[in-house]
Amino acid sequence: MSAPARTRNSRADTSPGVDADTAASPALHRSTDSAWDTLRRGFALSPEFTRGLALTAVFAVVATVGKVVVPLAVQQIIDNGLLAEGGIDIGFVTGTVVLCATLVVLTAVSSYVMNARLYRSTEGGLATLRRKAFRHVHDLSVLTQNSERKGALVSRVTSDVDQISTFMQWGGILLVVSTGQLAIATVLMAVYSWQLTLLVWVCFLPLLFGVRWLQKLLSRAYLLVRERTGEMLGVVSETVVGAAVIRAHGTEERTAERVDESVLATRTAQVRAQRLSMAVSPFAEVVSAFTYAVVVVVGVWLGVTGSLTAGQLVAFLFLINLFIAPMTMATEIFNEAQNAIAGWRRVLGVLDTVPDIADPGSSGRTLPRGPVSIRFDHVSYAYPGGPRVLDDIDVEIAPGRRVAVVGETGSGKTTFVKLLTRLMDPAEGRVLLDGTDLREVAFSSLRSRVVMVPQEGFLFDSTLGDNIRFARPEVTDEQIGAAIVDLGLGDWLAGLPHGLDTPVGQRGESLSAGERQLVALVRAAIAGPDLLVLDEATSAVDPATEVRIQRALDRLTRGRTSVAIAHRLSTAEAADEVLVFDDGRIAQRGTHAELVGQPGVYADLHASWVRSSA
Ligand SMILES: Nc1ncnc2c1ncn2[C@@H]1O[C@H](COP(=O)(O)OP(=O)(O)OP(=O)(O)O)[C@@H](O)[C@H]1O
Repeated sequence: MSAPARTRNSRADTSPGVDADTAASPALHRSTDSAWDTLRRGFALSPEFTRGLALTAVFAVVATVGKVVVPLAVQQIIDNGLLAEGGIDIGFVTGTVVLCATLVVLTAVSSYVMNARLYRSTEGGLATLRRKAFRHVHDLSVLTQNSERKGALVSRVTSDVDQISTFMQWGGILLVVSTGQLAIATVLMAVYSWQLTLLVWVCFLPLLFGVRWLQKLLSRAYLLVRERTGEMLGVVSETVVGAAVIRAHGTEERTAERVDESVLATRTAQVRAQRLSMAVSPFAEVVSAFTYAVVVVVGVWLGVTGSLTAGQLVAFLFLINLFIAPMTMATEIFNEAQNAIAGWRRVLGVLDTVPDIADPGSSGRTLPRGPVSIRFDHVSYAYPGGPRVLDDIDVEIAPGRRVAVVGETGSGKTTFVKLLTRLMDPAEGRVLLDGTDLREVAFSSLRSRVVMVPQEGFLFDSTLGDNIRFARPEVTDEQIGAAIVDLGLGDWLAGLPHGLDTPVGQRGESLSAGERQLVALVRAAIAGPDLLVLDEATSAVDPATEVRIQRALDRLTRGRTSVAIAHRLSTAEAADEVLVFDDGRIAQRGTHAELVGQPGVYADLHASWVRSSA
């Protein structure tokens, strides 16, 4: 039996003080920090990134300096070995080759150590970033979490962090090495010929300005890529989770079109960003070829005038190679850097979002144990951007009372229990438990005393026992068994072939809807709350399970304060008191027997219940 869904024809007015303008927006923060500030904050958040960087830099310098060993050796062998004044000097050539080989090995070892150290610090930093972001997501209110699709939210701490990882492990290393390489190549080239070095820089200046200009475009393009990727993951995960509903309604085609749309939007954003970043590469190649040509012509001319030896010209050409590599790499590095900065911005966006439901923590108050008294002191509420949905609720519930909350769909019942469990704070008024404003109660105390059983309790892909002891992992199988018997569900447990070891499947899909409700009730019993808040399931169950649920509910609520959103007539009948919601207000209050005889919302609801169960 379930409450018929009647359509509301009116809505509490939007009133000053609780309307869209004053209700805080729960959306995730959008970072507008500059690229530099983003990097600086990103590094500060994960100190592992920079830990031990000085020693890594030493290895980087050795690895980089080592790259000029070969050009130097070539120059020395040509000028002082092959073209030595007294003829070829074999001893000098051999000695230089051996020294060169030794230095090359040293360079390779340094390069390995540098890479290993960078990988370690990067992975450490990324792990910290992920941990902080995940924890912060859990601190955010349900409203804030719901402001973005779940998949998109998860992408902020997975794929966005992966982008940072790609840059730190590849682009970051190249950036360190390339900058050093560029500097050393410039110095050495200048030692051989300052005229040629100047020429090389003049040839490459347009490329540098081009890259700088492109960086701004890339920054925007990659932020769009990250956002589109997040949206795509959101749509994909939603359709996977909602696969049964999609199939049941035969909307596979429409759903596939939605997924296609978001995949194509991601592809378009990616292609645009890649096209932009690729534009520089051919330009850089033309600039390189031109530079080689100019250096060869001018170098030969300098050689003819006697200011450059053959060995120096060959070494210079080698060094240009060292110079060009980081220059052409710059575009790819910028590419990765922009992608990483876009990812960092989105992760920082999560961390910068201040939880609107703050835990007073250690300064918070602890509620004493025992049945709880509840008071709603002139409470009003409006969802951000919406009208007032609870209007001046002023109600007191004595300790140990079983209260049923009933009302038409959309009348504010769920909002009422969300405020009671502090999933949200009132826009006006106070919610008090045992006389203490909920905003002053430490989360640890609140969550141990107040347990909410939602309509569809989430089950994890594990065993029945693990799901029941979810909030209290220390609880033994024997204690769970005793709790099940106490709730009058011993026959149900005995009927399960694997008992508490029964696997429940993903989201509990191996169990029936009724069994999932039973698990949620046992889980609540194990948590041992003093205030039990229930959102009764609307799904129809077989008569035997219905009896079990009622029996378990009856025992679970005994000796506790309980507030249940009732969708079944039997729950309202069994309650000590019924609160009848209508259009965001409590329209009636009393026992079932009192209310059913009066004309009003409850009598109408009751008539519907009776009709629908006839
Ligand atoms: N997250 C939300 N954002 C904006 N408006 C919301 C949100 N949740 C609920 N509302 C609106 O608040 C009003 C009260 O909703 P609420 O869920 O409290 O009603 P209800 O009585 O529990 O309904 P039902 O029996 O259908 O669950 C409705 O108009 C609903 O559309």
